[in-house]
Amino acid sequence: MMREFLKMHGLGNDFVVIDARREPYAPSEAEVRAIADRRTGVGCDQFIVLNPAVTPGVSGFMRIHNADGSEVSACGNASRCVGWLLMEEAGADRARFETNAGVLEATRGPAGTVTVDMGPARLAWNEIPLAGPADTLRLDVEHGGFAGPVAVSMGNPHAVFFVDDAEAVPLAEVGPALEHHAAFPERTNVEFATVLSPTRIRMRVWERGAGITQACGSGACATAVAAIRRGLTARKADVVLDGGTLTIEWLENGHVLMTGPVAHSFTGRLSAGLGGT
Ligand SMILES: N[C@@H](CCC[C@H](N)C(=O)O)C(=O)O
Repeated sequence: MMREFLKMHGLGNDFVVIDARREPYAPSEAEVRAIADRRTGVGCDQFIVLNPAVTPGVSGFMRIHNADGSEVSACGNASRCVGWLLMEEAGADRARFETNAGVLEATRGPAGTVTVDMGPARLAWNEIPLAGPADTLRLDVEHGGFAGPVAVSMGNPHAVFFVDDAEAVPLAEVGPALEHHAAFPERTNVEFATVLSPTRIRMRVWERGAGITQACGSGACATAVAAIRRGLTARKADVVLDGGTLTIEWLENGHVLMTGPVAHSFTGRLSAGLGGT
């Protein structure tokens, strides 16, 4: 197999992106793991395949695979990257594309940034999903001294812990157990957040299927929504991640807007062994 790919990233959360709109490509879990491997493959947090659109009026169907091979329904940083690619391709300031979670719309933001309407935040226990009925504003989940996260779905599950000092959280120690906690039948992404002001949040992430990443767009959306639900911030706030800052706004109609940068690092080819050249 020889396929051209783009290496892109949003705030250091990096992707291998394949355009499969003309030539189909459905990777197996093992192929994704081989491509994502940073020692022997190209290396990435998520592997993105842009397929032909299913819904009329949209430009493509984005399928998202975590580094561990699992397929998921949302990725905020990759949505900005794919939105930017589609806008560039069409010479337009707006692009619509779909994911397993629904149709998303990207627009050009200030200073080369991209804004994506990530759709509605989902807050009901069965939309996260959780193992059973629960108050998503304060879950009965505890591990390693951290307790009571807010659960939010942005098309993918998030558990947001508010802490005094996000920098001090031993992410690599507590992340795996929380990702696999029995409360989350589909596992979860885990965020630790410190509210710095009503318009600024510091957040670090342990991503389901990828571990610690520099940034998680859907996690930033979930964190802002969780902070607003707890009455901690305004409806628009900057979320400061290890890789940089995203601006998140939770609209009155329930949709979440995410604005941030996009970067294109290089183009390569996947060789038969799925390493890059
Ligand atoms: N990095 C992403 C999220 C990717 C998917 C996530 N790990 C999951 O399993 O749901 C983002 O920017 O949102």
